[in-house]
Amino acid sequence: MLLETEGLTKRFGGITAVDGVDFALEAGELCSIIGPNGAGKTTFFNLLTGVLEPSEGSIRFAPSSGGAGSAVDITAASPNETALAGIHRSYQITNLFPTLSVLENVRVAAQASRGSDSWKLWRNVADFEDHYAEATAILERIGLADEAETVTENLSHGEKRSLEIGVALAGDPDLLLLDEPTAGVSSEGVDEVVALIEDVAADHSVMLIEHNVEMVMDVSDRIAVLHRGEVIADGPPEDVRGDEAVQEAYLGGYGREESAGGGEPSDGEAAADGGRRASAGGGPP
Ligand SMILES: Nc1ncnc2c1ncn2[C@@H]1O[C@H](COP(=O)(O)OP(=O)(O)OP(=O)(O)O)[C@@H](O)[C@H]1O
Repeated sequence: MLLETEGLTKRFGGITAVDGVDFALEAGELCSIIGPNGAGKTTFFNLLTGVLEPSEGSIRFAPSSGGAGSAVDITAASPNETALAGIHRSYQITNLFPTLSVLENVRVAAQASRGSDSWKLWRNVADFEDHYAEATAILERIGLADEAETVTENLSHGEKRSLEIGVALAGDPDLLLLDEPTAGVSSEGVDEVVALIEDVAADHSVMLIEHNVEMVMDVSDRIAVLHRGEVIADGPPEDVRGDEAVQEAYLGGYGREESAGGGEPSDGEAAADGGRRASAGGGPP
């Protein structure tokens, strides 16, 4: 098991955003986390990456680099510690240095992922060249090699989302958490981001928060559905699609065409393109 949570809970005053979540991820899986607005998805990622400390429960992580039986308790780890342990994340809101070049954004991330030693003023030139080489290879992989010297703020929105994935790839993480990587991306751009996610998932374990249900059903090995902080379903896409509780809480008819004799979801239900539901979770988009 790469990652395991037990009874993971986060309360904000009277709100229980994540409520007793038992979750496990096998190495190599692509598991999507879906659920209505305000279901607790981002809070769950914030707990896994040390941005928030749990109110209750535990998180264990067993990176492949650590060898057999080397699971570590990261329940109280800081964001820096979880990153050094091998959990990297791309953010829902763009988290890039806008005035740096595309290459510099990845190079800085490659350097940071080596830990504090690599920031020493007397770091050697070979290390520096390694970071450039790694950043250049990542730009090739994410399809931005031709934009290496472009100032990041001049990229298209879709290219920025790809670059965020590139930044998260620096330092070769064991687990990649992607928070709505297609949010705000044009329909042509979405295909490129999806292709990139599939490529990255071929040699990384990935957790994906995504509102685009059709895309989630396509790319995921497994889907966990959060509703009011609780996991109400967890399994292969075809099982989750047919799950009654999930249909009620979130999908609102998506994937029921066969049994219901066809037709699109009605108004107020999740659209087949994964349109956000304003009504289900109560939270703002
Ligand atoms: N820092 C915070 N302080 C207080 N309440 C918070 C905080 N962060 C999240 N919440 C609340 O916790 C609940 C879960 O929010 P969260 O952002 O995790 O949901 P989400 O599933 O990611 O939603 P969305 O799909 O809209 O991004 C919501 O009720 C939200 O208002």
